[in-house]
Amino acid sequence: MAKITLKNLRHSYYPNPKDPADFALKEINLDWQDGGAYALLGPSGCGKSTLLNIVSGLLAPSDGQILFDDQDVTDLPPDARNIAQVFQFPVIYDTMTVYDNLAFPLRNRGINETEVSTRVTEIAQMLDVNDMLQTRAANLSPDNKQKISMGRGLVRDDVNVVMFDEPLTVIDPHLKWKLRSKLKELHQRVKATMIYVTHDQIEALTFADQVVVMQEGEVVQIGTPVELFERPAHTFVGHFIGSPGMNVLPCELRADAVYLNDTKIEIEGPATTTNAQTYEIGVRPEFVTIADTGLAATVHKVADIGRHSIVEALIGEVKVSAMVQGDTPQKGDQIYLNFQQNQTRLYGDGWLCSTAKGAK
Ligand SMILES: Nc1ncnc2c1ncn2[C@@H]1O[C@H](COP(=O)(O)OP(=O)(O)OP(=O)(O)O)[C@@H](O)[C@H]1O
Repeated sequence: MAKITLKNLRHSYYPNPKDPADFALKEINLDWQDGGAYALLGPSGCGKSTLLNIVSGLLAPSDGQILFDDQDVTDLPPDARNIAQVFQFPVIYDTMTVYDNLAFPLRNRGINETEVSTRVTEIAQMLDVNDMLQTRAANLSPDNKQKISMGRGLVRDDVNVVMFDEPLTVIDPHLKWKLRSKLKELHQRVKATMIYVTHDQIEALTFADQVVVMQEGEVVQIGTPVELFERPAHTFVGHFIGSPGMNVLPCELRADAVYLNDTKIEIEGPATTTNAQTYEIGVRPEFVTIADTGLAATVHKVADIGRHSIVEALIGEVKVSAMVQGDTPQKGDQIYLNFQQNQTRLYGDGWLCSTAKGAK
């Protein structure tokens, strides 16, 4: 397995790109450590597949380098990069048995049959497919076909990286959670460098130790699931991760403090406010409470989602969501909202610019 480094990577599908919008990848610099579990998370069109294809060698970047263990592989073709890839749809041979499908990548490398048998049995056990080893792949359900596809990606222990491209797309929703946790368990046992590409925050946060969040061809934050939830570096991350996402509220910066609709808002700590054009407050619905005093608001909508309700209220014209347990107000009620100060942050032009009290 290898450490993977992306250096000043840019890519445009146009022959003569001029402005930043012409680049599908704007400027990517990152390190994926040997043996780490990473997710590449972002909405459709943010550049995930482009990045994956550049790492696997299917696409040559317009600029920059890809290094595996500090060796430049930018000009190497896919088959010289020693990568295993699991795609959205199962890639297996229908006419072969499950055993032969799993054995294929090993036999292809000239591995002897004793070793093949050991590895196939091991992977089959990890994936709970031992009882299907002699079944012809054509007779498997789509879920099991994808499991075998994953097994083919994981069966070799000499690859530099295993890449998953939205691998749970074809899996039935009720089986998804099973395979998600299975993949996490597999990573802990196999200890391979794994990159998991998805637009689904739950898949990314369950699988990865570190999540790379992308937006419009740029990496906006790399962090653990907890870091992304607790300290989004950008309003996009705050809004994209969480259900519902972080409230992003336009505010005004006056000499002494931050104001929302003429009401002073206490934020987590000091802010670096230099030359941003627009400022916003970011606070997650989990940290907005209904109280006896505070920001005056009118209830706009209430959604009961089981253990709690999401109350959407209007402060003037600004919409704020609060996650409420217990008694909930009704549409049209006048209420007061409080923001938990240590979870209320300031963003300038989208980027986090406040720091927690006492933080260096
Ligand atoms: N072959 C291509 N030619 C021109 N533009 C392309 C090509 N492939 C992708 N793009 C553009 O590059 C940008 C990034 O696309 P990419 O497929 O990498 O995003 P993605 O995050 O993987 O999205 P999805 O999840 O929908 O595949 C998009 O604006 C897309 O329209």
